[in-house]
Amino acid sequence: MTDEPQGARDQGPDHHAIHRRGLMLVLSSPSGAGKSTVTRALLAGDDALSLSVSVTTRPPRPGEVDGRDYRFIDEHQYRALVASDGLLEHARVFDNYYGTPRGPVEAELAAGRDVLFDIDWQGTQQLAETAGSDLVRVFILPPSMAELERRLHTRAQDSDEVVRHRMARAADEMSHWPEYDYIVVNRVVNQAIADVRAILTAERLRRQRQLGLAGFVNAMRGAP
Ligand SMILES: Nc1ncnc2c1ncn2[C@@H]1O[C@H](COP(=O)(O)OP(=O)(O)OP(=O)(O)O)[C@@H](O)[C@H]1O
Ligand SMILES: Nc1nc2c(ncn2[C@@H]2O[C@H](COP(=O)(O)O)[C@@H](O)[C@H]2O)c(=O)[nH]1
Repeated sequence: MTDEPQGARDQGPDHHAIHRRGLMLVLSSPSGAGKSTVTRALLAGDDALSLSVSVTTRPPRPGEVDGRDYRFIDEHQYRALVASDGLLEHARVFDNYYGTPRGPVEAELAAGRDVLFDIDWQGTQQLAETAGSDLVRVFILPPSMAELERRLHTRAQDSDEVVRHRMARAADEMSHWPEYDYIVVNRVVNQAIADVRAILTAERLRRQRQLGLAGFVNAMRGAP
C-alpha cells in the first residue's frame, strides 16, 4: 500500500510526475436532441478523446456501421455479456437493449485517454455508482418539444410510430436533468458543440492541476 494519489508514477527523468487517469464524459438527452451530432464533432477534433461504442439489440439504421456506431448483437449475445459482467452498464431503452462494453473503456482510461459515452439516464446512474470523480455528466436539452419532434422527423431514420413512441418518453427522460453536472441547450448546433467542448477543456484542466499539485507534494516529501 502507498499513500500516493491515483495514477501511475512516471519512471522517466521527471519521476515525480503522475499520469492523469482518463475522464468519462457522458452525454444524455431525449432522443433527437442532438447527442450524436455533438459527439461526432467532438471526436473529429480531439485525438485524446475516444468513443465508447455500445452494443445494442436494435437493428441498424440506414448508414450505420457495425463497430463504428454500435456493435449490433442479438438478445442471446446481450444476455451472455450481462452474465459474464462484460458490460459496465446496461439498460432497456425504447424496447431494445443497450450496454457499454467494459474492456475497451477500462483500457482507454488506464492509458490516460478520455472516453465519451452517448448513453441514457439509466446507464449514467449505473456509471455514477462506481466512477466517482472520473465522471462528467452533460445533459443536452432541445429548445422546445416541437423542435425535438421536428428533428426526429427530419432525421428520417425512424418510422412515424417510433418517433411517436420516443416523443411520448421524452418528458420523462428530461425529468432526469437535475442528476447531471452540466446542462446544454442545443439551439444552434455549433454553439452547443462549443459549450460541450468548453466543459471538457475545463474538466481536463482541473484534473491536470490537481495532479500537478500532487506531483509537487511528492517531490517536496523528498522522494529520491
Ligand atoms: N441545433 C440543431 N438544429 C437543427 N437540427 C439539429 C440540431 N442538432 C441536431 N440536429 C439534427 O437533429 C437530428 C437528431 O440529432 P441526433 O441524431 O444527433 O440526435 P440524438 O440525440 O443523437 O438522437 P438519438 O438519441 O435518437 O440517437 C439530426 O437530423 C441532426 O442533424
Ligand atoms: N444505458 C445506455 N443507453 C444507451 C447506450 N447506447 C445508446 N444508448 C441510448 O439509447 C437511446 C436510443 O439510442 P438510438 O441510437 O437507438 O437512437 C439514446 O438515449 C442513447 O443515448 C448504452 O450503451 N447504454
